Amino acid sequence: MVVCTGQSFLAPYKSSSIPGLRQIFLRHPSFQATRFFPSNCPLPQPSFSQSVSKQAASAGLRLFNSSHRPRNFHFSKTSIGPFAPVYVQLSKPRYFSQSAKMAITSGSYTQKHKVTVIGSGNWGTTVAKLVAENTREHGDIFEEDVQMWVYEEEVTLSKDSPHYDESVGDKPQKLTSVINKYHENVKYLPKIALPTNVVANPSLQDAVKDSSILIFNLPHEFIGNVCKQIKGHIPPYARGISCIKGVTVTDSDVSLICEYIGDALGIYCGALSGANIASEIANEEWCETTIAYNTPPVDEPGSNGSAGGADGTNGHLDARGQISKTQLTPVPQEYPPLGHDVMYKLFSRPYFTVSMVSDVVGVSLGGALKNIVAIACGFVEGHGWNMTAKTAVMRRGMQEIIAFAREFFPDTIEEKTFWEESAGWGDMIVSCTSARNWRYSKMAVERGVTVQEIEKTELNGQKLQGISTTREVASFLRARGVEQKYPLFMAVDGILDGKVKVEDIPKLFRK
Ligand SMILES: NC(=O)c1ccc[n+]([C@@H]2O[C@H](COP(=O)([O-])OP(=O)(O)OC[C@H]3O[C@@H](n4cnc5c(N)ncnc54)[C@H](O)[C@@H]3O)[C@@H](O)[C@H]2O)c1
Ligand SMILES: O=P(O)(O)OC[C@H](O)CO
Repeated sequence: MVVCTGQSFLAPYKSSSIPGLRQIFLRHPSFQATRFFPSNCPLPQPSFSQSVSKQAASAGLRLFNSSHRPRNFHFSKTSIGPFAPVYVQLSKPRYFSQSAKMAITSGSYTQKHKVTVIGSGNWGTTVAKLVAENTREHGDIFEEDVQMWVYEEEVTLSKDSPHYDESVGDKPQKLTSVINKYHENVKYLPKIALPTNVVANPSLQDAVKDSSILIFNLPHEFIGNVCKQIKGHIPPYARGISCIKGVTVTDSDVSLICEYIGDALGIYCGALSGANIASEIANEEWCETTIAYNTPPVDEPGSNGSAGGADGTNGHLDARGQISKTQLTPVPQEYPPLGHDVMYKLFSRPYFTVSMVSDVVGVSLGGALKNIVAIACGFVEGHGWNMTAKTAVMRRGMQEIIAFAREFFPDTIEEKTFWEESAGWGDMIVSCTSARNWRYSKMAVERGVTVQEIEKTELNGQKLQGISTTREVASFLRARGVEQKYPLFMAVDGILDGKVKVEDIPKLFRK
């Protein structure tokens, strides 16, 4: 019998409502444990561990201390406090069938992961290209063909296009047909040869059918509708990676796009973000990226390097360190285990250096909120100011991103992501010096028109995520009554509205 250990989490503790007592409270899909301690004495962790151990054992779980816990554990930061952490396995031990054990031993699996890229814009097509190169290279793990869902539209090839066909002439053609015939996305990634195993598909439901890996890569405003359409049409064990830079907000809440996807579809979804300009990567110029993926406990490899076939609880932790309401279906044993290793193999290319982390909050917020700062930099430069002013904007912008992460994801934020990862300062720099949000907001100020007008007239269907992200974040901050803490974000919103002038930005920071 092969037993896999599950992931663990750190037991949160909090003040209790009983004066003089502190409460430690352990949540788990299978059981809860609560214990009270006098506030003025250190937590008697061993005795607590023993009592929880018993409860854990009766639920078929194991308890770990910090030095013996399995790797890739989840934990909640608020719970660190002054006490030694207690880790509890988040899933029950898994028992593998005979056929799975044979697959594990021989390292061969009867199923390969099918990959679908949902979206085919500038970045969507670039990512489809690089993962298709990898599915070819790792034929033991992935099916070779990569489905790429295309929001269908018609294109007309001009006479100077190498694909111009006299017999078709000026007649509009379906973008999917053109991509599949010429292996080029003539509208969103022109002049880049796509591998022939990228298959453009106009049917969303057909593109995702039987796919165990879904890569979401489209402007964030379309994700809700896309999720509605594919819900129920994907395998329950599918896993996702969101390459989308944006957030989902209501007046009362902000959520990461990857979590929104996960909750909407009942799957786990990680996030990819970095200093990544699609056209440069499509030309195979070197860059770095960051992938945040918290391998869910139900998929965690056992000591022998396999996964799947879990019975029992299927919980995982959400971006706030709470147990997610989404119950996961394990990736079946017949597939290669889906964790960091497989995700790395899917995305890493000689020209695309991947750093795997577990901080979905830092990676997602860095990618989404830097677009507001990039717009501010475009405004400032369009106004005629140079690098010193832009540096001030970038620094202030990063302060506000970190403040936002601290305020709304206090338990899970890992600030080092902003300093050390491509998804942090790396993305900030590239976005404020050479990406679309910066370039076109600069153009708007120079031409004396709105950025929204420039998006319509100059981008040929591409989208500036910074416009909607600024609107959504500003409205959320206003609804929470905390807008004064985010003067730069709010100034960009004001400028987009025509209520604030670019030259007024410095005043916002005068004490
Ligand atoms: N382009 C880059 O360099 C780059 C780099 C990193 C991250 N990103 C992020 O990637 C995400 C996708 O951006 P992109 O650059 O691939 O897109 P894009 O701006 O180049 O293209 C817009 C896409 O939206 C699609 N679309 C239009 N209307 C739609 C609808 N109603 N429903 C669904 N799709 C619709 C279009 O077909 C097109 O594929 C964004 O969040 C962006 O911030 C972009
Ligand atoms: O071109 P933008 O402004 O959408 O930004 C592209 C990437 O996010 C830069 O990392």
